[in-house]
Amino acid sequence: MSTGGARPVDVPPGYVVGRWRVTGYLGSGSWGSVYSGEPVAETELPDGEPGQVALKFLPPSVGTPGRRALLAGVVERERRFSASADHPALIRTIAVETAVGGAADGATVLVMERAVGNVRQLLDGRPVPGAERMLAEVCSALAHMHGAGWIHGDVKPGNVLLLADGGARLADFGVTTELDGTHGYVPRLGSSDHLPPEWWSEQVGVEGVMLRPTADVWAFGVLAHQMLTGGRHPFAGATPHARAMNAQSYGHSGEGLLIDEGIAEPWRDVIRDCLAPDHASRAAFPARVVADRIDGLLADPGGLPRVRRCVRPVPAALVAVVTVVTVAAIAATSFALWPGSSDETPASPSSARAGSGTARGELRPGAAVPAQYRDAIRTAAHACPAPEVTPALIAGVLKEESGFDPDFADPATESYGIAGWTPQVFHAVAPPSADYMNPTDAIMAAGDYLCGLDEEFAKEHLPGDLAALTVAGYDTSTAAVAAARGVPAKAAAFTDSVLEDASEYGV
Ligand SMILES: Nc1ncnc2c1ncn2[C@@H]1O[C@H](COP(=O)(O)OP(=O)(O)OP(=O)(O)O)[C@@H](O)[C@H]1O
Repeated sequence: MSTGGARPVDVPPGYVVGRWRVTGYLGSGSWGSVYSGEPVAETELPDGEPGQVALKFLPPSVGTPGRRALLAGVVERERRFSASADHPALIRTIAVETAVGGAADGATVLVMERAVGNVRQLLDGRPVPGAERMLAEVCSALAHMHGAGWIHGDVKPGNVLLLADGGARLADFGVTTELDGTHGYVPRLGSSDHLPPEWWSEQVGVEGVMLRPTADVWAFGVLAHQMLTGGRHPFAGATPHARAMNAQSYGHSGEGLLIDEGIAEPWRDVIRDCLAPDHASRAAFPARVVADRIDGLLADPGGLPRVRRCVRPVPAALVAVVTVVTVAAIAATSFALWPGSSDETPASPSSARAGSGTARGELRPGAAVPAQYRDAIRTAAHACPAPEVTPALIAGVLKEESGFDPDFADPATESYGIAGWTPQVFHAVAPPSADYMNPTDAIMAAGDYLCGLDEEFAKEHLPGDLAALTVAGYDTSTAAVAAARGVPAKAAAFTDSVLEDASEYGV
């Protein structure tokens, strides 16, 4: 995602790396920054090499030992797979260089063909024009990767790049791994919105979590649903975390998959098969089979899917709320679940998410947090992988919202219950059966909402303390924090009080 905040690698226009010169900034992801570039001397352009390139700078290993090891792994995988990627729908890497001098000294630089954007930028509520053809290209690239013994590991809209000629290219090989038999291992990285249900319960070993090609097929199914609906995810939930929980429950029960009725039937079938609830049933639909099916759909004019407009309406009263929530929801955020030990936890909260069960911010036994709410507070915090969303932080929010009063009601500000929920917002983010006056429901939804905000702000690399931004987002909105590029003035007092309470409540 293009971010306006701190860049993992900051280089000025004119910076030269290898045979290329930086001309502008394109955007940053979790690990690196991407710049536009051009050859220093055009006359030296070898045959078939583009004059306009993208330069992806991956920083030299910095930070804590845990973060250094993760980053080194990402860089190594990007380098290794980029060099061997060879398929028309895989982004072409022309060279891999090492930057010398300036702030980028030592960075690995992937010199790639330049795209004009990515699919995530096209998800505006309407089916992406040309989605079927792009999906055919992406699926064919995946089938090629699997055939060559690789798993992509991070298929999502932001990683489908768009070329000027309209072609789609699968990119970003930071989580790509080699198959060893039927599976490979990767660190716990990836977009929670695109991880299959079984991923969450896979054993984690020293090499990371087990990944199989069926995980890419699942992610492709989610991607197809998003592209054919303009962003809609096939599981309910206002945050990536909530949707991941619903996908996991679908993995157990086979229920909860919401394929949009606006998608034409043949594509609904393809998506349903890609989203088979477990690895074993999904294995019947390898990427090659799915790709051939899609080619068949595109080739047979009679069977050509007609993608209709999405039919599910958004209630007018929720439009404002949903707009805010959707910012956090559809920006397919990557996050990593880190092993719990504190020295493994990366230094920068904006680029690292901590494992659930983290000990920081637990409630002090003597803290003034009512005993009857402590379990719910802990459960809500531990369900969130973000290190900032601790039991103490949630308790601070409850204290400032209602003074821990489950019957709190302020019609003037439309705040109700222990977490001060505005009913419209609550119903947009919580499961249908949940009740904002029920303390457990209200606390769980508050934890989930904070979690989604934290994930979104981390992804945006907004400057400032992530916990403060998250609390400010809770008090105002994602849009208000993004517009202020920090804590908005109107949320400052609330934010300060919550953080003060949290430091008093937490160990
Ligand atoms: N070859 C390219 N040409 C043009 N833009 C590119 C190219 N590669 C990446 N970008 C853009 O640069 C930005 C950062 O990309 P990057 O792959 O580093 O992160 P991301 O995929 O957005 O996020 P994350 O790494 O967290 O998944 C994105 O906006 C992406 O579309």
